[in-house]
Amino acid sequence: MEKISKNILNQVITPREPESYKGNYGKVLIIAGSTQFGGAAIMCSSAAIHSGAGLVTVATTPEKFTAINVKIPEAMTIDYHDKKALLTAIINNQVIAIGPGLGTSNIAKGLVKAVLNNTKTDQTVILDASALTIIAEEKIPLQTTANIILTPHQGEWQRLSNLAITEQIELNNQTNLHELNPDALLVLKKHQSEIYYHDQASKITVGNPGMATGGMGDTLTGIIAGFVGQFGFSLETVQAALFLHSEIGDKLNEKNYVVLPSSIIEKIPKYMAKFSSRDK
Ligand SMILES: NC(=O)C1=CN([C@@H]2O[C@H](COP(=O)(O)OP(=O)(O)OC[C@H]3O[C@@H](n4cnc5c(N)ncnc54)[C@H](OP(=O)(O)O)[C@@H]3O)[C@@H](O)[C@H]2O)[C@@H](O)CC1
Ligand SMILES: Nc1ncnc2c1ncn2[C@@H]1O[C@H](COP(=O)(O)OP(=O)(O)O)[C@@H](O)[C@H]1O
Ligand SMILES: [Mg+2]
Repeated sequence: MEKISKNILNQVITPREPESYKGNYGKVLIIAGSTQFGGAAIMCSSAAIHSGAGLVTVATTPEKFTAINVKIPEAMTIDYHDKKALLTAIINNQVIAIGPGLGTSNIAKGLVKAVLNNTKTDQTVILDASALTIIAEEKIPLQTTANIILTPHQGEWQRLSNLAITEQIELNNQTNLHELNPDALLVLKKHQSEIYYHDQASKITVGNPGMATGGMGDTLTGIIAGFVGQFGFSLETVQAALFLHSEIGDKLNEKNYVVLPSSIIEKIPKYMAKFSSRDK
């Protein structure tokens, strides 16, 4: 399997054009959070904003609005119980990430269906965490014509693919992904996470067990959303997002026994500046 090299960061992260504005860097909708899991919505949206997404809206439960507004004033909020506002947001955003901290309530199930039924070819849908559990449990087909990115950990991939963790080898992962949707991109999260897209398989060799902290995947989802919003959907864009997350994780782990998702988020803009410079 191909190893993703650090070069991917220089390749994907380009300097910004002076004549540009927030609308050029992606409108991202993050449908996340619930009574139990407010932090997931915060980490995911904060990661998207720190990764450079131009405009981020969080669709969540109103009880979390204040926490989000205080922690990330750059993010806008909408109530995901408000069907009309939600549909408008689904239609108006180029990138939609759904799942972190969403839980598996009937409301959450309706949200997943709303996204899959109302997105189109020029959009990207990132399905993570609870959204993946819902799709597996409810056997919801991945029928949208939008670009699809699935970001399961091994337990979520087991639910989706019916592959036990020991059976999650390249050929099986490839076959099962194509059965779910032949054009979907899979980020299989583990030590040395893997990416599958069409007939290509690649993996990172950065990342460390200090990163085994709740919220680390929610953070990755936000980085992927921010990158796709700015740099467009492609295998390389997702490879760069995955690499950056673990590259920062490794740097922090040199001096920190555990690596907090929030510490990674804080470092993203500095690292992006480093890799975007023209004289790399
Ligand atoms: N602060 C917040 O708001 C946070 C909110 N969060 C939100 O919580 C929701 C539930 O998500 P979740 O991932 O925590 O639980 P779930 O979907 O039940 O999966 C776990 C099952 O899979 C298995 N498993 C096997 N391999 C595995 C692997 N490599 N990595 C992980 N698990 C692995 C595992 O096996 P076990 O540990 O039992 O051996 C267990 O059976 C979701 O919405 C998420 O966004 C979290 O992000 C935390 C911070
Ligand atoms: N031992 C490890 N080595 C490298 N990366 C790890 C390790 N443990 C966890 N990670 C990374 O942390 C993230 C965990 O994702 P996930 O389980 O979805 O977290 P959460 O749902 O709590 O946000 C993934 O990106 C995974 O690759
Ligand atoms: Mg997760």
